[in-house]
Amino acid sequence: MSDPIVMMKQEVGKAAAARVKSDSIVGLGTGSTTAYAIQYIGERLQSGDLKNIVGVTTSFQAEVLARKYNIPLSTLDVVDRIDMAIDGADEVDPQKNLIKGGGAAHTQEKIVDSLAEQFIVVVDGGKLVDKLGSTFLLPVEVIPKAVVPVMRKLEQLGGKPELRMGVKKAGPVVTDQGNLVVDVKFDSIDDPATLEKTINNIPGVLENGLFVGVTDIVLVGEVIDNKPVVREL
Ligand SMILES: O=C(CO)[C@H](O)[C@H](O)COP(=O)(O)O
Repeated sequence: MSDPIVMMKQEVGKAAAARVKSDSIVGLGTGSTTAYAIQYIGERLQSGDLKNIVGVTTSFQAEVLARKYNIPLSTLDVVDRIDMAIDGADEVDPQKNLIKGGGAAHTQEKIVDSLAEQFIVVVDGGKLVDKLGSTFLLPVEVIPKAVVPVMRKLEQLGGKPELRMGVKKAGPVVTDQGNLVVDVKFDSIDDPATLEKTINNIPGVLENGLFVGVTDIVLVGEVIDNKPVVREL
């Protein structure tokens, strides 16, 4: 049997891609789940089921994938709207607020996703939490010269910050904007809207991974009786 997580990601990516309409401008998110949505949008274009789509990407990874699947691309300084954005998340709470940034792409993701007329989040069932911060650290993109003072401020807010290090790289993860990522453990995120603004107010912070009040629809992939199913929140 295939890996259940992969099955869930594929199915939920396909379900989101099925909602894309012809003649629309689509925000293309980042991550392994959205990668399937990008693949299926490309396949629908190829088969003629979908016509006249323009993608606006949220990262280098999304751009590479969109080009691989021959999705025409544009940029935010050219398009006048984003009809729909599809993106993954690291945690989703019952109010559809999110933690994003596991792929260090949350800054561009927040710009594109929050501009979209409809923002669809694609996740596997393991991403649903009662309270944000329960399972995932909060990513904060910081300009390199400000890392130490920003980490001190994050500690004063009750967080435990750590600089994100590369896996196959000796040194820190560098974002598509050339900045660094600080991941912060908060014991409890009781008021995500206030924390989002407070952190973004620290000089040197570019953007944090709290997405509050941005999501319209969450598509959740689950495996029931060895079959992948998708439900909508
Ligand atoms: O926010 C993100 C990247 O910055 C991703 O959307 C998030 O990490 C989910 O990724 P995946 O679908 O691979 O679990």
